Amino acid sequence: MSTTTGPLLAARDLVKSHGRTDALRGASAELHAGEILAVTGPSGSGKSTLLHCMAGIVRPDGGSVHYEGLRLDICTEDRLSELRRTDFGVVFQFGRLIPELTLTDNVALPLMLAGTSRREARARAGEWLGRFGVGHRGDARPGELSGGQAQRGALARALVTGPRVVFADEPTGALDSLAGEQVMAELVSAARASGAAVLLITHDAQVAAYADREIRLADGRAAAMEGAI
Ligand SMILES: Nc1ncnc2c1ncn2[C@@H]1O[C@H](COP(=O)(O)OP(=O)(O)OP(=O)(O)O)[C@@H](O)[C@H]1O
Repeated sequence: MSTTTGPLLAARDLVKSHGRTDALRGASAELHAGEILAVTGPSGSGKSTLLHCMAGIVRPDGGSVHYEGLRLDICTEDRLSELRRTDFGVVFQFGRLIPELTLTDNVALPLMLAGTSRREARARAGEWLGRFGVGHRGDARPGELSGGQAQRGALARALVTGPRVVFADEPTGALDSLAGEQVMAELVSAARASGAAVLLITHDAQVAAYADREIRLADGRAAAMEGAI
């Protein structure tokens, strides 16, 4: 991946405390368009907090987050909500699908929130579920799905809007290693096909190996920058 152009998303010197805990103490990270970046590090090193700040879910106490020309850390809630609908997709460790909705409606929801009709949104949701091999489970509710099926649904929901950045926080953390490898391979191939960049948090070296580049956090700071892996 070329890094001659500027980063798509850049966090600089982030500081964030949760009460008395300093989760980030000057963490920096850059994500380039179309790049898959793994953020690794021990439990409690600040990985999720970094992702939340870079996705505009949490505001840092200090430092900056630039998304193209926009300062995410200081922009309005309305603008952040809009960006999360149009430019960003998010996948968490446990899919966090809405339990009352069918899988198809879960995946259709982000499109409907962006103004697509229900019929069109459900059709596109069905296509994405098919791409992830769970098209036959569209009428099921999340509680009826296996962990791998639910996580594939969460991937479809994150990608259905054509985001430029997918934030994935331990997306395979709740799966066994075989299902985890499959979901990771599917995430990477879907992101490559659509040109989305991925910020991937993991503590698993096998999962990190899917990334183009890795940064390692320790005690809320980038401990080491590694090149292509
Ligand atoms: N909402 C919160 N309230 C209080 N403390 C928090 C909160 N979120 C995170 N922390 C603390 O901040 C530090 C960094 O947490 P964070 O979840 O970012 O680390 P992590 O590297 O993602 O950890 P893990 O790999 O265990 O998920 C930890 O000490 C954690 O206990």
